[in-house]
Amino acid sequence: MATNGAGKTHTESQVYLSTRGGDQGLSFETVVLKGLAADGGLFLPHEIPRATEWQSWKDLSYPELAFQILSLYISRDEIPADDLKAMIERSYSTFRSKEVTPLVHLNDNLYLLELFHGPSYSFKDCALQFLGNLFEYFLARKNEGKEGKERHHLTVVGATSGDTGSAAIHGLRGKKDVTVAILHPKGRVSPIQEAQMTTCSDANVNNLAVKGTFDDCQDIVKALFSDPETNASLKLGAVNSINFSRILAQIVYYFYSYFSLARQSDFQVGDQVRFVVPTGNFGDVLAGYFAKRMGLPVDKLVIATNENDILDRFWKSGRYEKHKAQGAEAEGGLEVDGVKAHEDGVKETLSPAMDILVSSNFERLLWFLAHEFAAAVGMDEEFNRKQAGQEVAAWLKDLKVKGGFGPVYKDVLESARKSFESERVSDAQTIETIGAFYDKVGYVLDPHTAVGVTAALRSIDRAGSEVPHISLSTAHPAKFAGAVELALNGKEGFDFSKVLPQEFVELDKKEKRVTTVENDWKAVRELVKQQVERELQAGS
Ligand SMILES: Cc1ncc(COP(=O)(O)O)c(C=O)c1O
Ligand SMILES: N[C@@H](CCOP(=O)(O)O)C(=O)O
Repeated sequence: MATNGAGKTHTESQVYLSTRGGDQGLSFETVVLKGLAADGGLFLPHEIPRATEWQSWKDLSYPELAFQILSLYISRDEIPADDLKAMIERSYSTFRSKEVTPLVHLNDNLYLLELFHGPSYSFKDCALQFLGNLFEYFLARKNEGKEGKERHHLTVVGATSGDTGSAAIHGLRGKKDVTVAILHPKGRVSPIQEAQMTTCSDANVNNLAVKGTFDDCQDIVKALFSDPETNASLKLGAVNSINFSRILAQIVYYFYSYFSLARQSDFQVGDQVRFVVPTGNFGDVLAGYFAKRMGLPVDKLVIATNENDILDRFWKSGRYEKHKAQGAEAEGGLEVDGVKAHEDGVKETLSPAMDILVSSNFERLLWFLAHEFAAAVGMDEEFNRKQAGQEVAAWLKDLKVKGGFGPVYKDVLESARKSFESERVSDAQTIETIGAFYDKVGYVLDPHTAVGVTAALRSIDRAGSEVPHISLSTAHPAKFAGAVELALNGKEGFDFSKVLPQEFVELDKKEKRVTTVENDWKAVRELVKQQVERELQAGS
């Protein structure tokens, strides 16, 4: 235990640094409220804690397990134990399953971790219910005894390819001292996702449809955070997985599903398992990397991308490039493998929430890889952190200026391959897998989950069927009617209305509130400013 500048006691895993070297020693509260570091980097704990007692967590309930894990990253001095427990209880009480994230046996040694039992029917609820409560907790503490303009009013801006948006809205609707602005790419989210977001009638929630891609929305959010004036005047908060608390809350279900497997099969605690993760912004699989580094026996984390395969190409080549090498792909609106390729390079696929060209959390993994590379030289920790920050900043600069970087050093790539494997899954294969599992076991997979399951089958072929595979099911199939119906219409006994939750019936008939905006961060800033002013006036 040490004491930081604010006199709080903490371990090294309870204080935070920026991946680009600009900050260190920050508290958890600062990191949650700031979202993104001032140097443009992402926050990480100084070190990943080793969970020496992890095996004793086997029979804990989901909230009890969450409390154990989160406590390793949050100093009791910042959030007292009883407050943290209460916040966790509240966050998971909104889930439809008592288990929160149940594990389902698909066949042989393949299991599906259902992460969609929260209010918005995607895995994002597992972290965003908690983040909504965290924001509320920190704001209530900051604003105690304050009135009017004295109060800290948080402006949450988020970019979504469909799921983060509705989960954030469910986590923050109606919360005091919070304005929410969610940016989605116009016309590139599923009709249900769009309706889930835009039919929210709470006054503090606003939807902006950006004429661009998800990456454009994410760039706008990062531009707002990087602008000191906007950041200071609007007091921005992040709901995307750039916010470290998102990654933190997602670590829990890796441990929980591991223990579920031990409870419901002859799998022994201590045995190795593989996790397969449908991947876009790299937040979910990064949480798995944290779990592995904390001590969970994870043989490999398998990254499953759709045809937007920048990550898969990195694991194959060591290059991280927005565009494929010359000749590898026809760009500019032509068709490749039957899929439209836009001039911006993002393909519209049947798993639209993963139509992402630049995975923002990959930066966090790069920091660990660069840190490990520096540490091999045998200098002190200050040197290692400085080297890692400089290396990450240089790679990210090349990504911005040249559209890519690499190949990275051989040792860096080897170290990435030690923990991860990767697979690219086409739309045709996605549809085939949805159809095959319906035929075999009568289970309806959503297309993102089907990307993961396809990758899992390939991984089982490589690793052997004795290693259990837990494939993450990231969304409820009803959110993606187009792909599911394409795969299953005409199959005996299939009726889409049977998988449709009551909340989604006639959702599209409700009144919608959405503003279309150009792909221009200054235009977005003006809209958000007007919205905050309106709300502050209404509240005063
Ligand atoms: C349904 C679904 N699956 C998978 C992903 C990919 O998760 P991540 O961005 O954490 O890699 C997303 C969103 O990103 C999603 O919405
Ligand atoms: N698929 C996501 C994209 C945003 O990812 P995040 O995890 O960084 O919030 C979405 O559905 O919005």
